[in-house]
Amino acid sequence: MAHKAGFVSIIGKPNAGKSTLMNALVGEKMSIITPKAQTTRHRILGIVNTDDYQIVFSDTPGIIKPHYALHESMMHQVDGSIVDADLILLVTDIHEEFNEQDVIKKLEGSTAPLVVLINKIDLSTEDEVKEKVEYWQEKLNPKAIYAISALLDHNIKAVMDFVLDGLPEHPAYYEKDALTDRNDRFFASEMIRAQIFKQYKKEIPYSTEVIVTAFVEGEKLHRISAEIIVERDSQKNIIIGTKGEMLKIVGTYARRDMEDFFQKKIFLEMFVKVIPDWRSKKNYLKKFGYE
Ligand SMILES: Nc1nc2c(ncn2[C@@H]2O[C@H](COP(=O)(O)OP(=O)(O)OP(=O)(O)O)[C@@H](O)[C@H]2O)c(=O)[nH]1
Repeated sequence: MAHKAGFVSIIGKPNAGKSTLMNALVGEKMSIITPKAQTTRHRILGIVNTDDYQIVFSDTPGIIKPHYALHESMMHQVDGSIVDADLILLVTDIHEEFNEQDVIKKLEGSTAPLVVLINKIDLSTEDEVKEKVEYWQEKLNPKAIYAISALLDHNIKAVMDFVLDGLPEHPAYYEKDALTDRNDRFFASEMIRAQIFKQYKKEIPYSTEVIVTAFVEGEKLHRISAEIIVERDSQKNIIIGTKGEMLKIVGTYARRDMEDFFQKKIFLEMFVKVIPDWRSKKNYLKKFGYE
């Protein structure tokens, strides 16, 4: 049998469940998942390998109208992933109010077949599912529509089978032992960022970036240093909390997640730094890895 390989792009609105789906498809915790919208800021590849095929999934930031240079970079990453795709999975929350214009516009950039995934059906009735299936059929006339629960792993195998079926004959794009295009530093910073999304309210998570400044691998323990970047002094105070208690909580949970992920003891130190308006400054965005 000829080897198959291809790129599958996972797109959709913020909070639709794209990262949850990618992790379910890949079977690893690649993408951070939080209850808040706009958690994912980078395109992240999750690679599934067997002897016969390689599927390269890409999880992308949720589609939004850009308000900052940061958002523009996030949307470029969505565009890039659509252009590269052999197949597009559009994830929709069954209850989301869909303003489809921006998504449809993005899809115009691609000739790849489209599959609509109606997610979170664990929170809905059969009638609602039926209604949405008809809606999407009419709206986008996709190649297929699946009603799924990414969280409860419902119908994920059917999606996987569909993906495999349509995968082009092609040699592998990445090494066969590669799980992702991202390195350990990236995952370490994402685990801190996930905790910031979980522990703080309102603007704080969106005003924050995390940079791993040192990652020293040891036999018994990894030593990781990170900077938490915020936009204002007041945010710095909130991040640190009274007597440093909030930062301590973030550090404790992030360290646990890292120990789980890297299967090593972790020593983690974090520093909070203010860079006014970093989200609008191209030079900082570039430094932080946004194109
Ligand atoms: N009930 C239910 N919740 C889900 C399901 N899939 C995802 N969620 C929840 O929806 C929230 C958002 O999930 P994510 O996977 O982070 O969504 P996303 O589309 O990647 O979000 P962005 O990063 O903002 O673009 C989380 O709280 C998930 O646990 C599902 O099938 N059922």
